[in-house]
Amino acid sequence: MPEDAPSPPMLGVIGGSGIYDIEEIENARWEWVETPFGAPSDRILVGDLAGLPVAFLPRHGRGHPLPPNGVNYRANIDALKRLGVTDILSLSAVGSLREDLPPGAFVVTDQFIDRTIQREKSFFGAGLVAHVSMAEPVCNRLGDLVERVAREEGLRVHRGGTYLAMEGPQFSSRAESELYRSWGCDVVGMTNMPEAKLAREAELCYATVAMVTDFDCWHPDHGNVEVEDVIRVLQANASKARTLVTALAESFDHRPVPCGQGCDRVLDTALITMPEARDAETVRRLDAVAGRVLTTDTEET
Ligand SMILES: CSC[C@H]1O[C@H](OP(=O)(O)O)[C@H](O)[C@@H]1O
Ligand SMILES: Nc1ncnc2[nH]cnc12
Repeated sequence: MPEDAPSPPMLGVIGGSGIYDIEEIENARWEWVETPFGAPSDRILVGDLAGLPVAFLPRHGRGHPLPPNGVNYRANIDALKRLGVTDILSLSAVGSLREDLPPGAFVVTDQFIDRTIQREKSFFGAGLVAHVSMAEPVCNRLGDLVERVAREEGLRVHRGGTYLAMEGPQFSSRAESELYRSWGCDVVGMTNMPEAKLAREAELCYATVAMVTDFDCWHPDHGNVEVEDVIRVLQANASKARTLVTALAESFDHRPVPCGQGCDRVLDTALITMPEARDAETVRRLDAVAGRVLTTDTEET
């Protein structure tokens, strides 16, 4: 393969609350992946779907032992990248902040507001500083494909919407819920940040299907969100989500290459630390995430 050729496609799926397995994956094996950032949420289910290599990671671990603020997002993204994943589809439960997004709605979000406070948000830092753009935090190539295959499968999806990522694990107060609504946010969840930021740093295309499970706590005609409501709605929608993932895998080879938005090349312009000022250990930890742009420098040190 020429040095600049895009990596062969591999779809990563991060399953959120209520999605701990994808039974349709063939030749499936749960693989443990070591990372320089610690342990991922669980083993990763690697196999094929409609002939496409895929990797599935349950975000909260099988059986849901991890809270949203206890997920090692860096390890998860590093592990998927290490396995060869090029694109990540996040399947996430969310609360709705809009009357016209009732439980059962699927939203392919296109913006995020990050209100999380206690999480590692970057692979980079002292010894190697990088600034990637998050102006368009979702990959439109992947989002377009998700929207198209969902419609072809007869699923109703809303394209676009702002996902407010809160720290959790408690649900919002009514004042917070109203605040997010006044900001024009569409859905609220606890996990897609810093996940989307880290995917961008790792040059992975990232899109989310936000699956509405409740009206949070702002709606006068609906009760406050409870975990059992979330799980009940998700179970009712799990087969739709799996249909979507299979259809996505079937169409995956037809997506434009390379990514028109440049998700797969963001590090070409993001590193600011001069090669001579880089910390060798930091550079080594970034072998999977940034190896494409660091290989030469590392070899020289
Ligand atoms: C069980 S409800 C709250 C929980 O569900 C969402 O997680 P995920 O995005 O992984 O589906 C939400 O963000 C919270 O973590
Ligand atoms: N209302 C809500 N707030 C935050 N995360 C959620 N996940 C599902 N429903 C949610």
